[in-house]
Amino acid sequence: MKTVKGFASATVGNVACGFDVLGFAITEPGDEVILTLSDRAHTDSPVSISAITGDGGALPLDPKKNTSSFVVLKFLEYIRAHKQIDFTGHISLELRKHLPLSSGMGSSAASAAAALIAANELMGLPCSKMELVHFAIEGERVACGSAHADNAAPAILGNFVLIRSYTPLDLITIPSPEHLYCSLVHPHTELRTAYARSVLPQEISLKTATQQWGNVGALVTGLLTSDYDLIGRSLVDVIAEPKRAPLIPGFFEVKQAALDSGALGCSIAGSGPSIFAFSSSEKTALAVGNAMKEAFLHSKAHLQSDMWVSPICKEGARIL
Ligand SMILES: Nc1ncnc2c1ncn2[C@@H]1O[C@H](COP(=O)(O)OP(=O)(O)OP(=O)(O)O)[C@@H](O)[C@H]1O
Ligand SMILES: N[C@@H](CCO)C(=O)O
Repeated sequence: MKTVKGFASATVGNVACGFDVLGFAITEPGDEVILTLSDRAHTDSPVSISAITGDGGALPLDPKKNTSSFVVLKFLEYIRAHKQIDFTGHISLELRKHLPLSSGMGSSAASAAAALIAANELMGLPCSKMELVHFAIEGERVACGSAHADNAAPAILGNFVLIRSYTPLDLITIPSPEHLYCSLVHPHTELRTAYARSVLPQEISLKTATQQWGNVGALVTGLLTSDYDLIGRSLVDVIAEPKRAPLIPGFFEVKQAALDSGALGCSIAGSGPSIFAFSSSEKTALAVGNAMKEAFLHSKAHLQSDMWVSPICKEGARIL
């Protein structure tokens, strides 16, 4: 018997203007997955879930329905077909859930990434992190019906990740400016990614597209040149934010509170309801996060929330 524990942190998809093509990882909180390998198969499936904690009983124990076990099944199929590793034993999986569900914090992707980094270690590192991203993306399809990569890729690789193309998958890792801090505020309410995607337009005007890609290009340039003002000016989303903001009680008050407290910019984290802001120092990011929390509380919905201040995670998923 051999046991390995994997960890992967929360991620923020879209980063305002980069719908489905840009995301980044923060250092905490994150999900933990413990895998135990035994030599002999003892259930129909090569992977079974022994326990899940921290989810209030909400997550499926069926290995094909939970993102953590589903991606390990895909990983095992792949190493059998492409790495000549024929696994005949059994993997027992324990998921320690620390990320809230349907939060916009990449909860489903963190479970998948933590499980994959542990499975790869358990099997003697047959895959690169870049290969693991493919399975993590398939986990997103199980979670919300869409195989978007802007949570799954940074959960595994860390840093900012730009998805230049989905077919074929072409990922570009962008290192973060040294003093960039994220304030992430999670109001105590859920917004399912599948629903938040259903309110988006299927077509946009050329004028809207022009605005959006101008901002994506500028944001990437700002990150690469550590131009904090440019990063702030580029955090503009004219496609998803206008449709999703009404689904988040207090969104406009929270965004205004962040900007008034010195944030470079502020937008919806992934599909929401969490909201993120960037600042150019830890001290400002803390003040910004507290102001956002207060704004949620004093909004019409009086929402309690949790808040994290973090630099960008450089390492991605790791073994604990
Ligand atoms: N290990 C898992 N962790 C979280 N959700 C899971 C997991 N496995 C399956 N799911 C399913 O995925 C859905 C949650 O996915 P959803 O995409 O809405 O949340 P999220 O990952 O927090 O969102 P976002 O991508 O916006 O950050 C739930 O229906 C849940 O049952
Ligand atoms: N890009 C995805 C992220 C989900 O967290 C979306 O906006 O639906």
